[in-house]
Amino acid sequence: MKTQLFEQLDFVENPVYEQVISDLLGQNYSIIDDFFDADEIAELRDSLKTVYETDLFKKAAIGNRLNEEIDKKIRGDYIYWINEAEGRAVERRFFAKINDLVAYLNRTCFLGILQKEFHYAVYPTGTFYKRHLDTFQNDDRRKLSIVCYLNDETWLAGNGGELTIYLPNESREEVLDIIPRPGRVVIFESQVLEHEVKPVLASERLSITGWLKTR
Ligand SMILES: O=C(O)CCC(=O)C(=O)O
Ligand SMILES: [Fe+2]
Repeated sequence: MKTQLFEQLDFVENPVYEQVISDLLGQNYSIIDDFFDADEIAELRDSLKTVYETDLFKKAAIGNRLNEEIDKKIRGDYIYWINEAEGRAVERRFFAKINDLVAYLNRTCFLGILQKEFHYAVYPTGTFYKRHLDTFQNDDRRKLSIVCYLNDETWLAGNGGELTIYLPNESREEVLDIIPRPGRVVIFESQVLEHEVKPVLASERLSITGWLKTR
């Protein structure tokens, strides 16, 4: 009884998280600009590049592991899974922010998020990720998908690589193109919204992608 009372008392409403919640309830996705500030993005980008240069990234495979050729026709990005416990200071700060959001969602929406998984992703020029749902691995534990863009301020709309989200609509499907601007975070319902990464036309598209899972 006492603890419950204290929990109520130290609850501080967070307007950004409240916006995320109302967006997710109303439209199954939320776009938050400046979730990470310029310094955080620069540090995460440096960290990604350091790991990328040491060649630790792997060619991303699609869920049911067909052969490499077919994989390439579906997605062309390179990924590196980030281990929260072993991460560098910058990654620990990244997870601290994600964990704060998760705690808020669990507390206010009873989402029951118990696990998460995040990876860096690099999409070199010419690569893409065809339209898909994030539950391809017969994994219905993925509840929310989160993408954080690590491109720098010189990223141009003409570079392509938009995240395209398909919104089911009674009459016709709506298509939303989201430019991967630095600091921008997109959160969406993993089991509801199909999406794709449009071909990158110039430069390298950098991001962190992850999933909040129910168990
Ligand atoms: O990078 C993005 O914008 C989305 C990536 C994605 O759809 C995925 O990794 O499943
Ligand atoms: Fe996806």
